[in-house]
Amino acid sequence: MGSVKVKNLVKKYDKATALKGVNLDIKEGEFYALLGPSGCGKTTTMRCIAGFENPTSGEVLIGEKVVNSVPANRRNCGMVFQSYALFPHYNVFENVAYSLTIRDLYNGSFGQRAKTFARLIHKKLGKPSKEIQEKVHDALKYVELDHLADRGVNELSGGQQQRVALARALVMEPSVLLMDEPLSNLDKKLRNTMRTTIRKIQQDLKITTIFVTHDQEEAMSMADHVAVMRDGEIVQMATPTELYSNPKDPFVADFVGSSNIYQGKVVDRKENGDSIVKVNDNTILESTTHTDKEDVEVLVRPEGIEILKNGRMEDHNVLEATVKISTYLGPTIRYDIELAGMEVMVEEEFQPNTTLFKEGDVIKVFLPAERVLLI
Ligand SMILES: Nc1ncnc2c1ncn2[C@@H]1O[C@H](COP(=O)(O)OP(=O)(O)OP(=O)(O)O)[C@@H](O)[C@H]1O
Repeated sequence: MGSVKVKNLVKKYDKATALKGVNLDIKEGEFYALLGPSGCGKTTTMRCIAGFENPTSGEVLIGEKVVNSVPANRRNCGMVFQSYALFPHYNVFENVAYSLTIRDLYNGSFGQRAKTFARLIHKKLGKPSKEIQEKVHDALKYVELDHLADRGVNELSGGQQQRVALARALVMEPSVLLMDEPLSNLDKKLRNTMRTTIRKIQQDLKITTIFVTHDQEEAMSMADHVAVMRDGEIVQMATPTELYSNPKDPFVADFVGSSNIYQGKVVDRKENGDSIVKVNDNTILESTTHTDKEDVEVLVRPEGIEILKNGRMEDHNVLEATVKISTYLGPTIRYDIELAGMEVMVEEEFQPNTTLFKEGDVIKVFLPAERVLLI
């Protein structure tokens, strides 16, 4: 019912091609994030699915049905935007009841003159049916705002307003929930709380959800699958863990977390297929990546590098380095080090007994072969 497929979606504007053949296959109940830098086509993809935008070519299917010619109000998609887009003159209850009331009044047919229509809605909102009351209160309970049902929306915090927007989408029992940067206007702490709220509601209701964001942490912490977009195309689509541990190219690697990336050349292969790679023309490393390529990008995540302490030895990939900057980040400590002429980031967990290094200290670092990825 709520599956979403997008087939070879192309959207051309006069001066820009926003989408160059996007494909998505989202099963019912899945939570997908569209992640990518500004202008890569996330919102356009979402708007084509919602029906606010007509694709130049390609198909959108909701629940296995092609909906290209179905108007937005009949696609049964709930939308939540970055700007909450609430009605300032209505209270919380009325905002959430609004769309239900319209549906109840006209059952989707907008034949009335606008003025009469607005008056009718207003009248009906003041006297909601029992069914509407129940539905609105249920939706408000989901977002933990039922106690503020009578409050004006301008008297709410940003996080509460976004919860109203979410309740307003949920109350229509959409088969697909589309969220476009819904947390961008909130401060960091509130964003974290809202991430949990949205994820929990999504799992409770098992509603197919597409979530647009340019924040990798948000995408990775919330979604079952993440589609990374660049320049109107999907570069890689995978689970968050797969994306992080096996990025397809340096763009994805860099976008989904901090990374050390260098040019390398595979100079030998071991019997088991592991690679011996020369990095930056002078450093030899072992990698468990099996590849046919000779020219590669060598990726090592900052937390994949270990600083050897207390006489610990390893038999491969041990290099000497000099600490340039050390930065205390709370749960972790980050070192910017110089290693054989390369600038390298290392991040290690901070514990009360952690040995701290300072600028100028010479350290030995270990890059486990399985953490040296060749892409
Ligand atoms: N109505 C429009 N007319 C012309 N060009 C447009 C229009 N809407 C989007 N574009 C262009 O299409 C491309 C994709 O835009 P889109 O809004 O989908 O990107 P986005 O990834 O959502 O970006 P952001 O994160 O900044 O919102 C951009 O180059 C943009 O300038």
